Amino acid sequence: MNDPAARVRIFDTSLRDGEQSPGCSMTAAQKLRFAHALAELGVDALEAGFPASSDADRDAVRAIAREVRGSTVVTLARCHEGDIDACASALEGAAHPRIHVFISTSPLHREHKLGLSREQVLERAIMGVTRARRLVDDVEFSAEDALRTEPEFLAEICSAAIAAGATTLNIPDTVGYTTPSEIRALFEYLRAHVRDAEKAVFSAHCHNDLGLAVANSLAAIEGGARQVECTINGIGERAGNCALEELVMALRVRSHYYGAHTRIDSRRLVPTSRLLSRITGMAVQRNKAVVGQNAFAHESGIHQHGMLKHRGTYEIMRPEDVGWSQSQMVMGRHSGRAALADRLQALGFQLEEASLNRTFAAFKALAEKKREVFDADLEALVLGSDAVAHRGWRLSRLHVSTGAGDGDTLPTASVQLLGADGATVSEAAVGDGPVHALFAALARATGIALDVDSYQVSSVTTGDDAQGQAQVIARVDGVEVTGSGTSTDILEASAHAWLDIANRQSRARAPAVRRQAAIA
Ligand SMILES: CC(=O)SCCNC(=O)CCNC(=O)[C@H](O)C(C)(C)COP(=O)(O)OP(=O)(O)OC[C@H]1O[C@@H](n2cnc3c(N)ncnc32)[C@H](O)[C@@H]1OP(=O)(O)O
Ligand SMILES: CC(C)C(=O)C(=O)O
Ligand SMILES: [Mg+2]
Repeated sequence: MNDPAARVRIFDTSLRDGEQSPGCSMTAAQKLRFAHALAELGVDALEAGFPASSDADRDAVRAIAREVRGSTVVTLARCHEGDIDACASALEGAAHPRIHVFISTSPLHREHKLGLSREQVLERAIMGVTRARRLVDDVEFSAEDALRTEPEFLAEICSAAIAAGATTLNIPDTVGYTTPSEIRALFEYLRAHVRDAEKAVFSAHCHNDLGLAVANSLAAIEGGARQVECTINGIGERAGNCALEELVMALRVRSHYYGAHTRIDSRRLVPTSRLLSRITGMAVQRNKAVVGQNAFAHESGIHQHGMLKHRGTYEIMRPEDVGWSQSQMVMGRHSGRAALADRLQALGFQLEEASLNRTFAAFKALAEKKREVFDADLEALVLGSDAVAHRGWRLSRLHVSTGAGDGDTLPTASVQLLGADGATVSEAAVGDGPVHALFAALARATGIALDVDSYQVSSVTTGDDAQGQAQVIARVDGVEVTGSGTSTDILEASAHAWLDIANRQSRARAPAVRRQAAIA
């Protein structure tokens, strides 16, 4: 690239383009919370909404403009007086306000959507930028559907926008139609043909209809873009926008190639992605780059063996650098001896070769039946079935009742547990929800308080009689421990998962006994 020390500005539009897509709408309070998270992440600009679209969006933008500091707050407007004035009013109180005006420029949109000629579109664009510039100093102009626009008209309208006061020129691939070499060439063309091009920052806004949004945004940077518009988890219209986490990490991992950097605090990527999933209820696919659950997980033996020798063999970035605590070695039917020996050692079992081989054969047989083999399963394999039968507390009875709102039943759980010594203990507790009440009742019954980091339930099979698998991750003496439980009743599965960890915590208090059992 020509500019070796290029800084690329990150413009997040999760709260506008992301939020306007199906399944992603947020309340004003949720938008405010997420805007704070984006500012902490270090985005240069955050597009907070489209104030003219609804009172709720206007109020959300207002709150963000007043409270959030550290990022430019942007709002979107059509080339329409009312929209632009609504932006300026909603942005009052912002430390760095920007109005973003847009109009479609492609022949298809001009003719069929707007019913306007080229000249009329140009006039409206000039009107919009001029009006916005009277209200704020920082104005962005977008040529919607730019990638299907005649390049010379695009250069003409961008030149006019700069003359009218635009400080950023955004070139959106609105329908995710372009390819990397095409968009790179377009940015090079515009930088050469737009009048006073050096007075504005060129920006890319790529959609993912062909799965190319990140690749196209990177190519736009190669062509001279110095702002990229993107969203957390790639949410956005249809197949989404360029995923912020992927773009940022591509620039960082391949910094020598791109010679560009951002000011994003990459360690905040996973927490920000999780916050967005929690707010919108839209889960991230397991194999999603950077923030997906599998992004740093290794199950196959050959990869695990390589990872144990040198993590660079199968990881191009460090999980800690993007906000994961560590890489994950998942024990399953593709795992090999090296990973098994390593995991057992971490659990406190040092096995001789013959014993390891026997355990490995048993592990493979078990892995054929189970999707994932957890620490408790490995312990059971090593300690033998007697130890398994008496491995601590077992659930003998469970009752949970729940309700919501005034006059309804408080979420309440009662449990009866059978201890390793044959004694039973019964306890009950209320909680914020049924699972919270259940975990509180289990804590009372066992006298063990678990510091639960995460809890999830997934379906092992399909259909309404499917088995649910609950997974609880808790911190025990600073170490992450995973417990799992399976049942057709997800609350029962959750109780088993909680007890799985509690029992291991109890057993860990007697390490000498455990090692003896392993050797026998
Ligand atoms: C590519 C993008 O992401 S663009 C942003 C898309 N986001 C949204 O649309 C979310 C917010 N939108 C809304 O809430 C509504 O569409 C509103 C409030 C903005 C407008 O609602 P309505 O007045 O009922 O118009 P409607 O949505 O049916 O049609 C859009 C109108 O805007 C016009 N328009 C579209 N883009 C522009 C533009 N950039 N500049 C000027 N006018 C435009 C259309 O020609 C149409 O005009 P018409 O009503 O005179 O036919
Ligand atoms: C409003 C513009 C920037 C947009 O979202 C698009 O064209 O995709
Ligand atoms: Mg868009």
